[in-house]
Amino acid sequence: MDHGIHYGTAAAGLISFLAIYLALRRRSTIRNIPGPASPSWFFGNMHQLYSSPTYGDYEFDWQKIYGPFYRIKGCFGQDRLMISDPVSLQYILNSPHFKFGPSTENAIRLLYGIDSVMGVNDEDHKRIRAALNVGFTAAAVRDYIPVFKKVAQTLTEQLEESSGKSINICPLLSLATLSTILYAHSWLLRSNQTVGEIIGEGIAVRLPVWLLKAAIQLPIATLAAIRTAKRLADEVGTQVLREKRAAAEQGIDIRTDLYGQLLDLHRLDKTKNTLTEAEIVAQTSVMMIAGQDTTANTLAFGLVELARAPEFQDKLRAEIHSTFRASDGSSVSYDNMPLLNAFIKESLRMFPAIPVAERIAMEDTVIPLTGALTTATGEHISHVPVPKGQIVSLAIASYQRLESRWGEDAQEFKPSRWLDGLSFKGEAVGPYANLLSFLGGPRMCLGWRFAIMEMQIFVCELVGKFAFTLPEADSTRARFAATLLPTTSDGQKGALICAERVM
Ligand code: HEM
Repeated sequence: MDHGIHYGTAAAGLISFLAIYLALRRRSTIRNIPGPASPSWFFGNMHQLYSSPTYGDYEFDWQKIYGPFYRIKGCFGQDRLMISDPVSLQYILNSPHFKFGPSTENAIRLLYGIDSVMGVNDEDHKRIRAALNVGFTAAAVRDYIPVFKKVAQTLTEQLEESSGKSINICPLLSLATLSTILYAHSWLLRSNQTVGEIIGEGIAVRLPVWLLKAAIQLPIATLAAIRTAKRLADEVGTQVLREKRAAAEQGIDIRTDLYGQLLDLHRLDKTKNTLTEAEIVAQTSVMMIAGQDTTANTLAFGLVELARAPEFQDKLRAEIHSTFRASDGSSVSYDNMPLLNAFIKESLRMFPAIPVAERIAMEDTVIPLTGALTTATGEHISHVPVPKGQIVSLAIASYQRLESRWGEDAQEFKPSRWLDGLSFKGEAVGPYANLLSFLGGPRMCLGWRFAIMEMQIFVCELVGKFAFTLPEADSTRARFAATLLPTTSDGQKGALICAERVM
């Protein structure tokens, strides 16, 4: 008898047994993490999460009950983890074991394309991101100041036309955040997550890529709007590049903006890690869409809050006037305006444009926690083993309302929290003010400095010149529709506000 074969079989059996045991253990740990009851096997808790009348109606209560790490149900009985624990979030954002989840991948594929910086992975991502970064360094962003100021002044002229009347500030801000053409199409996008889309997300996890690609061609209104937005962005990118190429051939310096710089680098040395012309065009939709409504909506929410807090608004206006008087025509140091920056940070904290982001574990892994949690079986754990394929939701909005981090008044819009020096507690996350609105890690928002500078200049222009009040029905609510949208009482995208010229 060959004992070698026996030992070999036994060892293989033992290894398989161990592998199955560990996989089951990982799954049962997830199942035993406490979380809210699921109202339906079909939708799980997804309706409550994505379609509540005001974003967070359920989520913020769940966080109070179950803490910063709990389990919810996705469609068809799937287990998902909702995570607002800063240590866990840091781990996931910086770990190579997590990638975009399936519904995020689909949205990126539809809206931005697989060749965009958001669509690519690993080395391609590093290369494209490094190339694009030229346009987003602190120095590069300072060069945009004249553009931001010019657009802000146009915004003033438009607001003046309806001085004293109740207006919807969203379209003006969206136009001002630089893309007139795309706005006209992107407002057609969802003003709320529909039942079909929620089921779609559940199904998408199980569909092959070729079928999803074919789905882009379906004649559905939302998809048609997305296709148009994407096509327009591609046309804009192609046109800009064509003009730059022609200018370069005539010996004109084209390095005055991001496209010119990227093209110039490619022309100088095609062998280096530069972007090809096709790759440059492929970035247009991300640049135009990712940076437009995110910034515009943060500002719209902020201005509504300012209208709700007249005293703070007066103080902010006084700071703007005195800073500009003191600057006497020389450049203003926006970062040295405490009330302005407290207001922007608080707007970003309370209204993160992407309130929840999805990731999927590519390998079995273990997520660390700040403290410990108690499972349904009474076990105390400080690390959560998760199996490959586990979907996790990065609960950005919940993180930004954690009482342990922001204080007992975390649910209130209160810019003064940034002035008393108490708001920074624990390990830093994100690139700005310990916030996760721009996320963190290798895929954090590329345009965060651009967005901050743009908001600083717009707020100085608008609040310096107008007093904002609320119309009789103060109806603005935050709802979820891929991003956090301000909506009016009838559920349409918009924020109603009155602006009266003060100087
Ligand atoms: C308040 C304004 C903004 C917010 C809150 C915001 C938020 C975000 C978030 C959360 C992500 C990561 C998404 C994910 O990984 O799931 C992201 C990515 C990105 N953002 Fe922003 N964004 C803003 C403005 C901008 C602007 C103005 C631009 C450019 C002009 C921009 C360009 C990008 C790009 C290119 C990425 C993809 C980065 C990558 O995948 O490496 N964003 N943004």
